[in-house]
Amino acid sequence: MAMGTDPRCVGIRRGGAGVDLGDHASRITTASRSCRVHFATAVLELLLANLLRGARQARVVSNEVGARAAAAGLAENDSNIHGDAQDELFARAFLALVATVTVLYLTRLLLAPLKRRAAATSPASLPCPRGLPLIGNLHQLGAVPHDSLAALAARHGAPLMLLRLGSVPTLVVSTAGALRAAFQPNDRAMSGRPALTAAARIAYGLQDIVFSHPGGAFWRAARRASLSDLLGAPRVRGVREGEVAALVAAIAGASAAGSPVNLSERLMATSKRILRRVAFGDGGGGEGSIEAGAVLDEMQKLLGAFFVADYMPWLGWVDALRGLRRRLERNFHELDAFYEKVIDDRLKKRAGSKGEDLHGDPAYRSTFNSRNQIKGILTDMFIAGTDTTAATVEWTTTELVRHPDILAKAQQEVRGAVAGGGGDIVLESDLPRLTYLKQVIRESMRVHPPVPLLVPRETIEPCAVYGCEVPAGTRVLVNARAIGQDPFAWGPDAARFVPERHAEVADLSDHKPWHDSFSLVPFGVGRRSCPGMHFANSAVELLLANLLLCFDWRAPRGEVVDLEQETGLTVHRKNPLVLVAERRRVQ
Ligand code: HEM
Repeated sequence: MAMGTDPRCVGIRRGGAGVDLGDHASRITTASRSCRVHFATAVLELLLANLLRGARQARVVSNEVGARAAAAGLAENDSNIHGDAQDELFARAFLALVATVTVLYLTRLLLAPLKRRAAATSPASLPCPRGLPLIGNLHQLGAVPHDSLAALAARHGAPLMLLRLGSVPTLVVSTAGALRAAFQPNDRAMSGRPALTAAARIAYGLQDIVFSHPGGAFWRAARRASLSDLLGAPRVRGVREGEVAALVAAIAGASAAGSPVNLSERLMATSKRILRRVAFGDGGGGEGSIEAGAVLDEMQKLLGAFFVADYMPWLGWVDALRGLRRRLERNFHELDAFYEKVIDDRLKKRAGSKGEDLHGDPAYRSTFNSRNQIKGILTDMFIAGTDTTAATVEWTTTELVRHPDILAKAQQEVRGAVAGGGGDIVLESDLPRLTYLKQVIRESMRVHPPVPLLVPRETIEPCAVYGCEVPAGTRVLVNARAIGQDPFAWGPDAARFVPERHAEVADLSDHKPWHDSFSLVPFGVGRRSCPGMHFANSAVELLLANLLLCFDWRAPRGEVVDLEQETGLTVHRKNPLVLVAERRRVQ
């Protein structure tokens, strides 16, 4: 066990039968143990003697009172008899309680050597950094949890460590090697998701893809039908190209007078519009889309909020006191009303015709047998698809502006690739030629994975990692950010932004599944990895290619673009990315 680890932490022992609640007694020496046995026996004897004497005295006193009453000619009264019996009963009950507690205590003391011997013969358990009573290691999550966890893992030399977040045992994976060891043999066991409070409500009681039970027919059908077919549909390409062109026009307008533009805000709006148009059809949600925007924003906030019930279920009532439960209910009902309207509108419009969106296509209607399932999937697209795409472009642009040489090289590639085709816009068909841009994006996702702790997992059955048994129901956090900085996987310059390190990747253009490699996992790992990856990569590449083609970018004079991070499931910049954009003139 590493230095500073907590022997009382919910532990996972090699070859053990599951959760070990730790053992104070194992630290008691033989001498002090035998002292304690004697002491406990003496206390028990004393207590028994006193209680028996007390009961006897009570009986004598009550008999005397009875005798005196009889002598006084009074009839023996009922309440005296009753009180006598009560005393007796109380004494017996108390005796039984003391005897039980003492027997338990003595058994524990006597079993301690056996437990110690068992612990001594089993090799080390997973490192378990010391926590506090009740909250466990929660306080160690800090302001930026993925960075705090990476620091904690480094301090304990623990690529795989076991924390207790509140009362929840949590396995944290922090290097590529540990990820391979944990997931390669246990893909199925590691494929559950915890039923977090906000997700369970907003995703219609887990009737969605992100949080539903893995391996079920619904989960499989939903992944296949909704995300590969729907997001891969031919019209999606037109939606992306149209929205990117609109973004370029908006930035050109806003920066015409030389004023800086808030790129973070604009990227988020574009990303949302793309997803809304794909999910709801061309209107992006119709007339109600502005109000819907606020409802969806609130949903994202609630999903990232800290619900005490997710860590200390017995303290869940605190969430109600904080008003979080009420907010969640209000948001759920607003969201539901919005979905109902959208689905009704779409069904009316499409009656009798074959559509390509989720709720209009008869093929989808036969796969999903309730409206709630369709609403759950729509929610997934907003949870999983909007701010992840925006954050990726935001961080990549941040790094480009901080590295003018890399920016120039990427710009040169993009401008060269479209020179023959009119040169004023990059289309999706141009993307396969942009090899260096793909390297830049990979590097950005290595250093700034938009979902640095992925989406939490939970083991659905017991499994073994490094020979240690991990019980079912253990929460699992994969630190994609720490894995991206792992010097064993990326070399001593892992902290530097060097897109060329991906030049050797055999084929950057076919969206080779990144989750096959355990050292670059921005889209997750194994069977539960992101099904929106192809869709997202196309959107990110198209957005960046057009921003580089159409504008020259720099920080406002005298300002430096920082790397401060905001917290949340998806991690954005803390300060919005505000840049000067100079429109490039096409000759
Ligand atoms: C750059 C953009 C994106 C990133 C970085 C990203 C990242 C992730 C990550 C890390 C996970 C969890 C994987 C795991 O547990 O191993 C995930 C799951 C998921 N993502 Fe994405 N994602 C992105 C875009 C999208 C888009 C555009 C969609 C769909 C519109 C989407 C839909 C999903 C869904 C449905 C899941 C849950 C899969 C499951 O649990 O079976 N994602 N994503």
